[in-house]
Amino acid sequence: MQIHNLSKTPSVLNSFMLEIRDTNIQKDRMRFRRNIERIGEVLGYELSKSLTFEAKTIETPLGSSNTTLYNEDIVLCSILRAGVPLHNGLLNYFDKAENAFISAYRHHKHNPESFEIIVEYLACPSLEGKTLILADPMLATGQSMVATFEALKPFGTPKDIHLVSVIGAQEGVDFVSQHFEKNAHLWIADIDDHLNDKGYIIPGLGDAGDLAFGHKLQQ
Ligand SMILES: O=P(O)(O)OC[C@H]1O[C@H](OP(=O)(O)OP(=O)(O)O)[C@H](O)[C@@H]1O
Ligand SMILES: O=c1cc[nH]c(=O)[nH]1
Ligand SMILES: [Mg+2]
Repeated sequence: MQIHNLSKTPSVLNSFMLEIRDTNIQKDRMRFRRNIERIGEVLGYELSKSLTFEAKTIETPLGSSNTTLYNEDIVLCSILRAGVPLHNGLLNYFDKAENAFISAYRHHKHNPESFEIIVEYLACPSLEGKTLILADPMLATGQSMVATFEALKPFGTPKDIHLVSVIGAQEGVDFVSQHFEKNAHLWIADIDDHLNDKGYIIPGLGDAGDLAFGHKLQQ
């Protein structure tokens, strides 16, 4: 897997990252969602540079101009629920993308330290020969990304796969690297040190789904 860690190149992205991590700024839920969306826009822009392009001529009122446009059919798939603002950011730039949604959540069966990933809702177009962008802001153990990808397999074989995430733990990055093909890409805004015993990224930002949409009761 090709890993593109955008924190290696300082940019305006650092400001958005600071705000989503900051305990005080996080209290503004709307700002949190919008920052995740802005990060999705930046990650989408970076990802777009790796797509294949073809020549295109446009007629302006005064002449013709040549450019190149990407020629891939994109399916944008996000993992509910924290994936929603990241999805919106990506969709702001890939405006013709088809869309897929899948639910994956951590089910704490026996105690807070152990969980399994439950995939329930899935709405997806054909993926055959298309470019799949799989988005989830938090890549902690990496189990949600892998479970999601497995659940998408009956929908066809994508030509290319791009994972998009905001914060990953090194452990989760290593886990997805083992499960995805070498030519798959991971676009990520930062990679943190480790996971705590509840599977949260340290330092991370806390619970992205709760910060975006409010606390949920455990099932
Ligand atoms: O890499 P993993 O260890 O699988 O963890 C990451 C998952 O955890 C979060 O979802 P969560 O279960 O909190 O659901 P939510 O979006 O409803 O909050 C996050 O959005 C990922 O989907
Ligand atoms: O740190 C983490 C890990 C999983 N999900 C989150 O929202 N945050
Ligand atoms: Mg959550």
